[in-house]
Amino acid sequence: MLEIKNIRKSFDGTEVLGGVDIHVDQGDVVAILGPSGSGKTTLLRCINFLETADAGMLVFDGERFEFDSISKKEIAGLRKKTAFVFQNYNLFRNKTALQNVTEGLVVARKMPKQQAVEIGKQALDKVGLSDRYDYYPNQLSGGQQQRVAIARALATNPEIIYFDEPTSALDPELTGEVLAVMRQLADEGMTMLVVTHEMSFARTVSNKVVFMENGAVIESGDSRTFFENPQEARTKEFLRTINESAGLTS
Ligand SMILES: Nc1ncnc2c1ncn2[C@@H]1O[C@H](COP(=O)(O)OP(=O)(O)OP(=O)(O)O)[C@@H](O)[C@H]1O
Repeated sequence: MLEIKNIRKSFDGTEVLGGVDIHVDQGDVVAILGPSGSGKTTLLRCINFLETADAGMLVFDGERFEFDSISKKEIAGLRKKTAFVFQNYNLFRNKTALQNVTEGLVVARKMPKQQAVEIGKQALDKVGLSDRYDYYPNQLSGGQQQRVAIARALATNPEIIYFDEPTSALDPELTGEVLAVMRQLADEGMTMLVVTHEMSFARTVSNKVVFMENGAVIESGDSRTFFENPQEARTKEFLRTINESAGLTS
């Protein structure tokens, strides 16, 4: 459903993405892994046009778009089919959980308010916040705020949700509560592209992994193969370091 071909991006003459390919089928949960600074966030931001990639192509449901010549109208069309969940939730501080979820439906999608409220409540119920409709972000834990952000994404009925390190601002307990929601979405067949440092998520929820370093894909494919039988020396080293820091090996 989503293919990224040969995406390139430089900042001030320094190449950050050097020709990355990604393939996502419907129902896939793709984890993008890699050391800090490898270009993961930039990749996601370029795919969602929050940054302008210098070159490459995006194919969405068979429709092809060149990154360097896509129109604003085409971007708006693609954004209707996709949703983005940020590391720091990006909620409106002066709006309740329900208002945060319904705002985009009413303003951007021109949905009647009553319908938006109904859909918003359903989305909040789905992420376990049926008792928090009227709470403001500062009355919610970080994990609850991120679940509001996920509800906001779900309410737009996207074909795919992009997540940029959705749990990296959270302590382990709250991380677990957000990952449980994401696991449930995966079980229901939601297509997700997730930049993460959470190896447990990549190992147990994602079915595909893309491992990046220095703006290039080092290894990608089936997540079980990646973790149990990595092909590249660099991947083996990365996994060894991760396992050692988690205290899993001596
Ligand atoms: N707006 C920007 N201007 C200049 N350089 C940038 C910009 N955004 C990112 N970079 C640089 O691009 C490189 C890749 O950054 P990016 O955030 O994509 O990596 P990452 O893999 O997501 O890292 P992390 O895991 O630490 O979030 C880094 O060297 C970063 O400093």
